[in-house]
Amino acid sequence: MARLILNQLGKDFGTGRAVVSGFSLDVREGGFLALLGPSGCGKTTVLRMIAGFETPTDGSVHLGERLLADAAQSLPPEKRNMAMVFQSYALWPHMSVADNVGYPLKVRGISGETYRTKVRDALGIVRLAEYAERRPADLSGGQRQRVALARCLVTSPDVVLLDEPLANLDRHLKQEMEETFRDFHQRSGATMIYVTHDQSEAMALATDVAVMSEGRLLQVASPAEIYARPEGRVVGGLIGRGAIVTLPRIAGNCRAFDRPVLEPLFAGAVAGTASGDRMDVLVRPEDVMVSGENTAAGEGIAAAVESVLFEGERYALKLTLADGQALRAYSRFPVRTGDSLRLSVRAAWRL
Ligand SMILES: Nc1ncnc2c1ncn2[C@@H]1O[C@H](COP(=O)(O)OP(=O)(O)OP(=O)(O)O)[C@@H](O)[C@H]1O
Repeated sequence: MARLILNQLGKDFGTGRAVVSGFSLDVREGGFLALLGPSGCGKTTVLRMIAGFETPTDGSVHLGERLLADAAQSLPPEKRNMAMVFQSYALWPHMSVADNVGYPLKVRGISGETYRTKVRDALGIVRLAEYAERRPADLSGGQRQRVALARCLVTSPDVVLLDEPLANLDRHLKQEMEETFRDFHQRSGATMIYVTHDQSEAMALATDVAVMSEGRLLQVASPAEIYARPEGRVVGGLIGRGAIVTLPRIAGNCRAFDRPVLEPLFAGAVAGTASGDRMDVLVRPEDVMVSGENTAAGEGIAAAVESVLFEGERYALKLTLADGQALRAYSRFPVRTGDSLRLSVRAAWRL
């Protein structure tokens, strides 16, 4: 196994506008990278260039020392020792689970005891050993997805590519499958690249999250890092819940602000007295402290409740400040739409 390196990768389908451009990424060996971005931003195109289904028009793809593709040459998919799992499981309905899993081995001319051992091991990893003789039609959606995983594992690929593999599953099954994927990653040791537009899925699964927009890579970092320190409005808006607020600019390079710094900034913005330069800051709902109507007049920032979503353990609030800007907050106590509140913000991050 080896590191997968994308070097200034670009793709133009001949429309005159590049769908992917200047895309450089280093995926560490055995890592689990989620490629996250809005629909149409080029995620699948990047994955297809890694797999060998598309040839880059710019840049190159390397696996360790090996050049897999550049604009002049491209190794065919079957020579890359990679496996791709699609949203639709693409199982053969007339074959048993074991035959489906063993199919890539047959294609490679592997048979006999080696064949049987590899199929058994792959089914064991996805915990489907007892289902070997069933047909795909007799399995649940999650089990079918696990068959598809076992089939891609059976050839011991260096890299497993997954294109929105959970998009068709319901929420409950999704959670179960997220655990299967984590388990699969640990047991197989393969490098995994997982395309999704669902940020919570990306954060739950991956060791690294790469955010892209309009064909470009914006940031790559661990889930915790990208949540705490997103770069720019697009990443800030895409990762986690939060609100982007425009406040009077503070001089200097500091990007993490605490309550004493934020209080006068919010007061100035809300009172409309602030003028001059502005900055965008991200405020997470867990950093907005809501107090009741009994708070002494003038204390805290005034806000009106725009909407309330009951989430079981808490209420998720959308709030409007006096200047019309929105904030998100959580409350453990019931709050009604239209209520007036006072709040304080204990932390914010400059984008
Ligand atoms: N073969 C092709 N020819 C021309 N344009 C294409 C081709 N394949 C993809 N595109 C365009 O490239 C852009 C990126 O598509 P891609 O499928 O990579 O995005 P995506 O981020 O995976 O989107 P989604 O999440 O909706 O699947 C889209 O505008 C799409 O229309």
